[in-house]
Amino acid sequence: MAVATSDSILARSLITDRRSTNFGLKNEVCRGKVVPCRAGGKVKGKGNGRVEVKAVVQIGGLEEGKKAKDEMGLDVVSEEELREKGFLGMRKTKLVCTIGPACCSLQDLEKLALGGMNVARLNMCHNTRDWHRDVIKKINQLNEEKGFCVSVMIDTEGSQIHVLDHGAPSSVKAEEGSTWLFTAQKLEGSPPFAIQANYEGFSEGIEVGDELVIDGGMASFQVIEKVGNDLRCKCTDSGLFLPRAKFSFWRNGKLVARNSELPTLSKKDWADIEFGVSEGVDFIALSFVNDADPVRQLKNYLYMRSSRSTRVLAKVESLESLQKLKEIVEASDGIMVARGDLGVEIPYEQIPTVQEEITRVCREMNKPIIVASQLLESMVEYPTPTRAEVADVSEAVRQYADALMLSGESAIGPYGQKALSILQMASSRMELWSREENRQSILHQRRLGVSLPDRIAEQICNCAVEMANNLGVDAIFVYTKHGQMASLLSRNRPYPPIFAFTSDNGTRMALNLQWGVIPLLVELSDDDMEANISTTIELIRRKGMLKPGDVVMVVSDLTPTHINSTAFQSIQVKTVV
Ligand SMILES: Nc1ncnc2c1ncn2[C@@H]1O[C@H](COP(=O)(O)OP(=O)(O)OP(=O)(O)O)[C@@H](O)[C@H]1O
Ligand SMILES: CC(=O)C(=O)O
Ligand SMILES: [K+]
Ligand SMILES: [Mg+2]
Repeated sequence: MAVATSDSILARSLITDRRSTNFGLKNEVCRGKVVPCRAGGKVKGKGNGRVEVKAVVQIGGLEEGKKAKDEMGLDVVSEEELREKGFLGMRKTKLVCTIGPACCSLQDLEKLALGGMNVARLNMCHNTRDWHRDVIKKINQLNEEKGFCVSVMIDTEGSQIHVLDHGAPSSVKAEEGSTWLFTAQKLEGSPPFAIQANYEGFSEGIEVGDELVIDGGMASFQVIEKVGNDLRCKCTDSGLFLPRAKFSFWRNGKLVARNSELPTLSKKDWADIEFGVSEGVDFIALSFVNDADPVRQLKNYLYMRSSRSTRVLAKVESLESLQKLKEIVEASDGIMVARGDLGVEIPYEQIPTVQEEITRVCREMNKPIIVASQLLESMVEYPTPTRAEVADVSEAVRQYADALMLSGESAIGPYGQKALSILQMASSRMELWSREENRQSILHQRRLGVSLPDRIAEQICNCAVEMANNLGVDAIFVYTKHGQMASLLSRNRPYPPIFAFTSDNGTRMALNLQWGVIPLLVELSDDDMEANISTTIELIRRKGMLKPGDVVMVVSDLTPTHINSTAFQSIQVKTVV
């Protein structure tokens, strides 16, 4: 097994416990690569000071015959990573890639899947439904034919005031002192010094003297005259109008909040949602959520449509959403910190602290969190990231975000695969450092559960992770129907990976977004937990990925039909013999 470098706190404590001096790990640092690997010595099994909560079972001897790959339900990328890096070397932070014209061929999608893409994001702001359908088809094909496990997310357009998209890729420059007309009227051709807004009421409530900021600071104007609904503005800070550039209005240094006037779920969004449901997508990310209502509305709708396995993510990208953060987190299945638009609504310098706070709230409330936008922005153009971008990525990993997301870097940039590999390397490196620094121990877990069974499940997971870390087990196995126990384990950010066995494909695809969880689809018995445990351990052992002496912690929340469920929740530590 691999733990941490020999001088790490974990390794030291294991040595002091006389439990496993043979658990030392060497970090092989290649250029841009951390490969945690065994430092030699064999793990002795029973009687080697290992604590066993339950019995040590002998595992082995399952009859051959069926195809192990189908039985094991492990995706090819995790399998390869496990072989190459061992349990502890498996990446915990999940990776989301926005799919666009630069990466939508079957070959490109396969390369992203091989590169560790866990979730493919489709932004419904761009392109046609046919285009999106085609991408979803290709991802399903790769999952089925090549053994990947890539979930699909659609991201709604939502309502926002921006420059009308004429489809022209070029940007327009505004010079300081020049005067511009902002209007919602249709513009014929491209008249100079005129910009068309997408929303008729864009200037409602706006007064002469207000500041109009483009894309959170790309360019700034002052309103000098209001003629009907049109605004005549003087450029006070020169800059560019990119396609779909966003507007925000400021008065006396404060945002003039406008989002509540616009529907979070427009007609087009409902049609896109309908499309997503019929295509069986795993996640729907809602843009410009201002409170919990649209999230609840969509969840009810999915429930009525019997589409319960589709998870609803709320994107935090407005001032209003920050004010209602807790109710939004509570109502949704996960959160995306959409820093692009958030940076239009709040001053830049507040983004880092806001991100850290949202990440903390999400972990406390046990909801997965994606940190999104501009992570490696310079790679839309250049083949290497800036050092500052790498530091930003690492910081999100240090904060224990569940997932990182690529936007234009993969959608339109020529270096999408490279950008993905940089996320991969930077997260592995920071995860290793966090383990060595024992940072997991500083996480404070607020009590979540209200009912006794929920509190028992939560306590079991908290204790299981503490034990797993202290014992230096190789992997945590959990058997789960809806993913609850797996996510409670993930919330504690354990050192070993969490193998979540489920017979529900929706649960499997949803768990793809959760930190440190490797979801596996297998047939599970409702009544015979021992059979589930021995079968799954055997499947992995037979693949050569569990060896004699490896220690697995088994946590279960499957409800057997014949006994009380709480009575059956358990932690067991098993040594493979
Ligand atoms: N499906 C697509 N087709 C064409 N271009 C796309 C597609 N998806 C993304 N892009 C391009 O990639 C860029 C970055 O994508 P992304 O979706 O992250 O940005 P965005 O439009 O600013 O996001 P959002 O609207 O959710 O705030 C977009 O500005 C767009 O140019
Ligand atoms: C991702 C997204 O929507 C944003 O950053 O604004
Ligand atoms: K969007
Ligand atoms: Mg956005």
